[in-house]
Amino acid sequence: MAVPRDIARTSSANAVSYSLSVSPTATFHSPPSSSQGGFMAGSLAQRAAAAAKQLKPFSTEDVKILLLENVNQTGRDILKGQGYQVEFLKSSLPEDQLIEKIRDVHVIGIRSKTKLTAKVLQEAKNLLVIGCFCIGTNQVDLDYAAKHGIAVFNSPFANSRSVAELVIAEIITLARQLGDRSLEMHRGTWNKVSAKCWEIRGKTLGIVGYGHIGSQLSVLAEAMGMSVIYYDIVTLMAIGSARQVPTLDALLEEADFVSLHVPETPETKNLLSAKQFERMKDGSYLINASRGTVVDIPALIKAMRAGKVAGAALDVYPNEPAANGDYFVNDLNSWAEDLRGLSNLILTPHIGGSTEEAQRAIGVEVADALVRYINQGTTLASVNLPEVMMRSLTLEEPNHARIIYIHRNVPGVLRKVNEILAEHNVDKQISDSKGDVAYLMADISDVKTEDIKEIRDSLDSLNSRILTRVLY
Ligand SMILES: NC(=O)c1ccc[n+]([C@@H]2O[C@H](COP(=O)([O-])OP(=O)(O)OC[C@H]3O[C@@H](n4cnc5c(N)ncnc54)[C@H](O)[C@@H]3O)[C@@H](O)[C@H]2O)c1
Ligand SMILES: O=C(O)CC[C@@H](O)C(=O)O
Repeated sequence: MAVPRDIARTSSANAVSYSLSVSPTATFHSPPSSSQGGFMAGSLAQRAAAAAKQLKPFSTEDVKILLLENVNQTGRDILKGQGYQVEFLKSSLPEDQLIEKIRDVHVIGIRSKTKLTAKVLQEAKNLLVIGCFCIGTNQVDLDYAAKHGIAVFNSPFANSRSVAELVIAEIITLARQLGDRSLEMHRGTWNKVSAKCWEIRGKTLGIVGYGHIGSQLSVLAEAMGMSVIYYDIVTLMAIGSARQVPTLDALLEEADFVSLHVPETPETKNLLSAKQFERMKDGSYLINASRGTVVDIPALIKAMRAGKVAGAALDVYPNEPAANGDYFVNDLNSWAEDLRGLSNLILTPHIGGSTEEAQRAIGVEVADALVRYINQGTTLASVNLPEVMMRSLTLEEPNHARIIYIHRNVPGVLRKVNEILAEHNVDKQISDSKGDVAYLMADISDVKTEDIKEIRDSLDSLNSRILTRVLY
């Protein structure tokens, strides 16, 4: 049989491998045994994989991973331990450079600054999977990614506590004007005042968005003697003595401190603007550690100048610098100088989740998810693909292959796929859909090496196909 130009067949002790010059979405094979011991100690993937047969895309060292935005060492170690090629950069990249780099890679790891738009992703012909080493996934066009068979993973709550703790610190800092007093002392001025400085005990905290972070904050705030109210588009069980209020206006009218913990969506853009500042109590405080688009900042500047808002803490901005050392000036956000001139305003460089604990945990969680997806095809905890999980193939199952068929969710696909697989023994099969995209996984036995290319080609020829992978 003629060997296709891009697939040179080689053999190894436990499997036949292909040296591919194409994407790992092509054919996959078992790794050399030396690459199986390199996981970081304690990583979930390592423990789960102990007795499992590792299914890998061609030679593991051919898997190219680009990590941007200073992804934590824990994540880098796990990925390097797999034998993958890992390129690591501390900053994000401007769009043109990102497009150049993304063309070549199978995996990209980012945090909140890298914008993976449809324009960028359409250049990413080899891209299998995106790891967001953070909570937010608003920086990725999730729909485009799903429709092109690119899985996206994040870390949904590993930094939630860090954000909640920062907000508690900010509530006290604002109530006591600590930022201003500290700045004055740094400049050599003694200014001992108690006017308009408050205890937080007995004050009301209004939390907008009562999810992972909002609910953690609720617990901490009550422990400090605050009353907690919250507004969320979903009816949610109150923790402790907190109380859900029916509207945002109701929250704004009652809260002494307002803290925002909603995702970036079209509905949350300028959620707090001039009208909402009007609703707030005179002399109340605002904290935004969610996303920069959630607050209309020129309107906040006006409200603070008018004394309506007595203080604010901002951790996030509509446009954020790409790297440490870059300037936060009007070129980036037209109102930056006005903002910087305000009193009792805490400005932090998007550090809500930036603690050693959070970043280490995120590194492990996301890197583990990437390894499982690359090596086993499981989509558990993916934010954009249906969640499909099958137990790993074991070393006792040598002539097995795992078929992954990502396809458009249209009638008749399963029948056609099963016609193709019918010649083999389908040991397990699972399929699920999410919107327009469906994910099918099947483990088949008694597979000969020469069958694999045929199966893959047949699946590729179906109209419904988005992406086919064969792991063995
Ligand atoms: N500053 C940081 O470093 C940092 C760190 C982590 C997360 N974040 C941001 O915080 C956001 C919240 O994180 P989370 O983990 O708590 O998210 P989450 O998904 O657990 O909770 C978000 C809550 O907001 C609610 N919500 C959505 N739209 C709403 C609306 N229009 N009005 C009211 N409620 C609405 C949801 O129902 C949900 O309960 C993230 O999306 C991310 O953007 C920032
Ligand atoms: O670390 C980051 O860049 C993002 C932190 C935070 O906004 C998140 O979404 O988890």
